[in-house]
Amino acid sequence: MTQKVAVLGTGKIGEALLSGMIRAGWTPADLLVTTRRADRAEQLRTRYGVTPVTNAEAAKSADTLILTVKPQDMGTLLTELAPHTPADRLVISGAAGITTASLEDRLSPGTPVVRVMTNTPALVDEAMSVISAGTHATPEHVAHAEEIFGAVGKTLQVPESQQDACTALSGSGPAYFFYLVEAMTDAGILLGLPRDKAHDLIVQSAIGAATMLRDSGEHPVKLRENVTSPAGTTINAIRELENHGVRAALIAALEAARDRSRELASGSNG
Ligand SMILES: NC(=O)C1=CN([C@@H]2O[C@H](COP(=O)(O)OP(=O)(O)OC[C@H]3O[C@@H](n4cnc5c(N)ncnc54)[C@H](O)[C@@H]3O)[C@@H](O)[C@H]2O)C=CC1
Ligand SMILES: O=C(O)[C@@H]1CCC=N1
Repeated sequence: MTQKVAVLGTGKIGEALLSGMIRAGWTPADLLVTTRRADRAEQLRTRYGVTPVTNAEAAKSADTLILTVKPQDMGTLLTELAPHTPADRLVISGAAGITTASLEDRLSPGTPVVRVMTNTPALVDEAMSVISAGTHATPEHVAHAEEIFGAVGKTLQVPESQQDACTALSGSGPAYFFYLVEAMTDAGILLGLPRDKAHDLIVQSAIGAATMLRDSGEHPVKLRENVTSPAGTTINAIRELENHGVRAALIAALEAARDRSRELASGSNG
């Protein structure tokens, strides 16, 4: 029997996932989407050949429901969804902070729920998605979530107690790298380089460094030491990074992101 998958709240993450699933071979006719705006629904139909439906229709006709609304919109979505969702649907939440227990409380007793934190490199099939099973999710349900998110990159199963930490590391992680590139490009401007050249130099250096981190099998400390010549340029830069507490700032930043993920569990708006 054909498995229908619905993406509910198809914004940036929902669309990244949907497009990746189609690239990986899912049939658009088996994919349903829900949106708040009709023009957005038509855009998705035109772009991908998927079928826009209401949240209630998605619950009735899809086997798997992937919830990709903002955490703050989850309550409203569940109010629309829950009365129409039979307990045999697999519900996958992609929202930061929202626990499987809170979703199970709002759905029919026994509904299998899986929590996933992915990231925006899903757009280029390089996502990191961490997956945790709720109380009623079987290994088959988790495998199905892995298959879906595996379409856009790597997957890793973690205990749900680690989800908020993973959200801080890999969910938000791409933003930290974009921020570093932005700051280093500004440094290039200060050093007198044109912005486009500075950008290209830093982006290619980032790609090279990321590829070495993934493929060389070397520890990051060793890779950094290999760049750092005695009485050379790099150690002068490293001394300034240490003087400015960049390592401590990163630790504090990720701790703050983890704490915010915990807060979102209670529906906090700000
Ligand atoms: N943006 C990111 O880097 C990441 C986001 N996430 C999580 O993914 C989720 C979505 O984030 P984005 O895609 O960035 O947000 P987004 O705002 O681009 O997408 C959410 C979409 O849901 C729609 N929506 C809201 N309520 C709805 C309802 N009741 N019915 C139908 N559609 C509804 C909105 O109109 C919007 O288009 C969030 O929960 C976030 O925590 C997870 C990993 C990374
Ligand atoms: O900033 C956020 O809340 C979302 C979750 C992880 C990345 N973006």
